[in-house]
Amino acid sequence: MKKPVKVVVTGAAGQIGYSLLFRIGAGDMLGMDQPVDLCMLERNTESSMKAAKGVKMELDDCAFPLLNSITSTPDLKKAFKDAQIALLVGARPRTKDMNRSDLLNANAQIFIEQGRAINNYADRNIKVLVVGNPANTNAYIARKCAPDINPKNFTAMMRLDHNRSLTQLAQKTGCKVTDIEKFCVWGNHGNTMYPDITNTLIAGKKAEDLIPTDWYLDYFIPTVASRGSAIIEARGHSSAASAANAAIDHIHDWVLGTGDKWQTMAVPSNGEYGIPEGLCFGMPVTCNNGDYEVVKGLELTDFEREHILQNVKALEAERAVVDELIAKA
Ligand SMILES: NC(=O)C1=CN([C@@H]2O[C@H](COP(=O)(O)OP(=O)(O)OC[C@H]3O[C@@H](n4cnc5c(N)ncnc54)[C@H](O)[C@@H]3O)[C@@H](O)[C@H]2O)C=CC1
Ligand SMILES: O=C([O-])CC(=O)C(=O)O
Repeated sequence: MKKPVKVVVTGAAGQIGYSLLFRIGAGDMLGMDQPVDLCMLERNTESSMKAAKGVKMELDDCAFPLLNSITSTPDLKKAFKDAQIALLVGARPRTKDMNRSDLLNANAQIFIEQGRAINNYADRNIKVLVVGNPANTNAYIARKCAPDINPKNFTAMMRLDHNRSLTQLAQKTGCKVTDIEKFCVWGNHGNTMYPDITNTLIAGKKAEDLIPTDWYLDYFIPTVASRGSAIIEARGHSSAASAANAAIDHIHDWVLGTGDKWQTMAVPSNGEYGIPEGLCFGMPVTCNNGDYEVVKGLELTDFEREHILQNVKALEAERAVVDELIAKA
């Protein structure tokens, strides 16, 4: 039997947490041979602690063979001590008529504190996935506040945008989601995100030859980019089960690998494709041996460049706001 891996989930009693924790317990994230020490971090309020207690009781009641231990705490040190994987979900969600970037001021402090706790207490090789919005900039904050950890280890979730796109493309072409290769969503998990089919193959054929340009431009790109709002409108709450599923996919692939198959992860830029260094940016990656690598050597079209630039601008604007907040904190 493998040694247990310590996984921290913040916002454990929230909507996403309620889907996520049970999938982790069932072995969907790290595999059926990987025991987990699960730590749930919640706010130190009576109602959050009570809700977390209830979720923990339910986890106990599942008798998941892979759950070696379950702890619930509001204490950052206890939660992040020796943590090997952190899913930073706990943050305020937006409501109707808000953009994700409107959450910056409300949520930045959470990621400043958690970044510092990761720096002080976590395993030096911790893998961090930020889900709480605005996810890319929150990942930037956490990374900046954890200078002793490899910056590469701070990622943000754009897998939900990737998965949403796969289904749209599959439904349009009558293919299966598994027929789609070399697709990615560039940029920010926000209004400007750019789902890109330039290199995409669907059942071995060029996607651009199968998909009408007007559908791609006028329906596909805006539908993917505004799917979060459409879910809020329909459900009255932001996506939860599909977000949890995407988080499971993101960590699963990062840890267990994708071979040469592309996935989308938002990762700190090293200047790839002209993206300013340090921005946490959705890019095509492959994962092998517990590490991810940005796909290299793509010749960008003018259309791709233009859309990547829009995302750079959006993320630079957010970065300017949070650099001030970090400096003051
Ligand atoms: N990146 C993505 O693709 C997606 C991101 N999201 C974002 O995920 C976040 C969570 O969404 P939900 O679970 O639906 O929200 P929720 O409101 O149901 O749950 C959030 C939980 O976080 C907890 N929390 C707040 N501050 C905390 C702190 N400092 N430490 C620990 N826990 C804390 C709250 O007590 C609450 O239980 C939101 O910011 C939402 O916008 C949601 C869907 C997709
Ligand atoms: O739209 C939201 O606020 C929640 C989210 O990030 C998504 O569903 O993509």
